[in-house]
Amino acid sequence: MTERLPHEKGFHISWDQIHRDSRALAWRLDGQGPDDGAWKAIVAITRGGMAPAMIVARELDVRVIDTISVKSYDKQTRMDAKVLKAPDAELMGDGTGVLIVDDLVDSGKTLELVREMYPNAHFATVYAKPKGRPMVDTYITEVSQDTWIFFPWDMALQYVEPYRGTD
Ligand SMILES: O=P(O)(O)OC[C@H]1O[C@H](OP(=O)(O)OP(=O)(O)O)[C@H](O)[C@@H]1O
Ligand code: HPA
Ligand SMILES: [Mg+2]
Repeated sequence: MTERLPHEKGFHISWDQIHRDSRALAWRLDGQGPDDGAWKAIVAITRGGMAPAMIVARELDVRVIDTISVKSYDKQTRMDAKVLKAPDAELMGDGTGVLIVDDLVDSGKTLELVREMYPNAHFATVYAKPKGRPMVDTYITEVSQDTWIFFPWDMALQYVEPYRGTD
């Protein structure tokens, strides 16, 4: 459903916008890895991090990709964050050289959990809300805490009534 209470505002992101913003994130991360600027792998926090991670990986020419599956929300209700699937332990180590990508940071609980597991990884999100900002190393756009971000994979084009309505 598209209900957004208790969030005051909705920020609706198109595919074009997430593509542009994910590219901007990639460009900001370019050359920032510890090994001559290179990143050894990208880990997407599923599911929301997968689209941005793919775009970042393409821009930065990273071919080693893994996933960590964290479930934190049921619809718009926060639960305790839980790791459902971890990435390859040998690849990860303590996270050095690994870029961990998610679509957004909200309360920061998801990243806090993943940071505990990989303290030396670099954490990047496309969008950030103020509460979660300390958990993220690099992000592109900040929105207010009372904004709910609607991603294109959760939306569809649909008819809307004209502003003045019809009889
Ligand atoms: O900073 P937090 O308050 O922890 O919230 C941010 C996380 O919540 C959402 O994922 P969700 O758990 O809803 O799963 P999904 O990516 O599969 O939609 C979002 O994609 C982030 O991963
Ligand atoms: O604002 C949001 N939008 C989509 N998913 C989310 N998960 C936590 N916060 C959000
Ligand atoms: Mg997620």
